[in-house]
Amino acid sequence: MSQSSPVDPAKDAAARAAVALVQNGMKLGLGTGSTANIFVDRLAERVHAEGMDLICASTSKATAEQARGLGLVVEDLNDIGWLDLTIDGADEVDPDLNLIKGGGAAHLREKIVATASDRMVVVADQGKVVDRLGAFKLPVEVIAFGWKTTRRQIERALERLELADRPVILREKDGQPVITDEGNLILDLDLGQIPDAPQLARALSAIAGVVEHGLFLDICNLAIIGRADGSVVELEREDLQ
Ligand SMILES: O=C(CO)[C@H](O)[C@H](O)COP(=O)(O)O
Repeated sequence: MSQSSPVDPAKDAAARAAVALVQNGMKLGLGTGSTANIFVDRLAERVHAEGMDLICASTSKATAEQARGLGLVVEDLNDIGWLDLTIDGADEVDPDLNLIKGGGAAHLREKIVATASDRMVVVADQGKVVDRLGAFKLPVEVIAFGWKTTRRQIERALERLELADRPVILREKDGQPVITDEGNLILDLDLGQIPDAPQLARALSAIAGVVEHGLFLDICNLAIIGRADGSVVELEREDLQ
């Protein structure tokens, strides 16, 4: 086990339910964050108990290290090519299974891995379910070169979308900018609410210097939501159309 503190029962319930979706021989994407970490722990337990044969691609250096430490096979996505299934956490999940991700500064690799998969399944606790995205600050990964100019361009785009004066904050840890696995910076957009997520996604993607934003739209197929009593609720895209 990689956790030294008690495991959150809601996250654990979601992680256990997701492990049941894994089949022998799969090529599997591994997410990043505390819920994804619990999933990796539970996955390793099953792999060893049943002698399963899996190949994993990781969305972060941290998860790759965890998975390898537990004896899972982790290879470069370039060598694997395409994945059967990716299991990852989320910061927000809306009723259409659109997501905000990137609280762990890994959404660039997470989006590459998720969109290189037949299915993306989110594991999360009930607190991540929202009616509308935006209370969680939207992470945007930007190139370090000229990042203040990029921030200004983001602010201008927000003004055009009638989201003027929303703070755009350089993410820091211990007084230093957070550097992603790809060597970039994170700007967190404190929007409060996102009226039109596809419109915002298009506007952010059009800005030079923006590498990737944390809006995952029409990517997630299933969300497994864990509750504190150990039960889970499954939200499927088909159910919502
Ligand atoms: O997007 C992510 C990392 O970039 C995580 O999946 C997200 O932050 C959820 O993390 P946790 O399970 O710890 O709440």
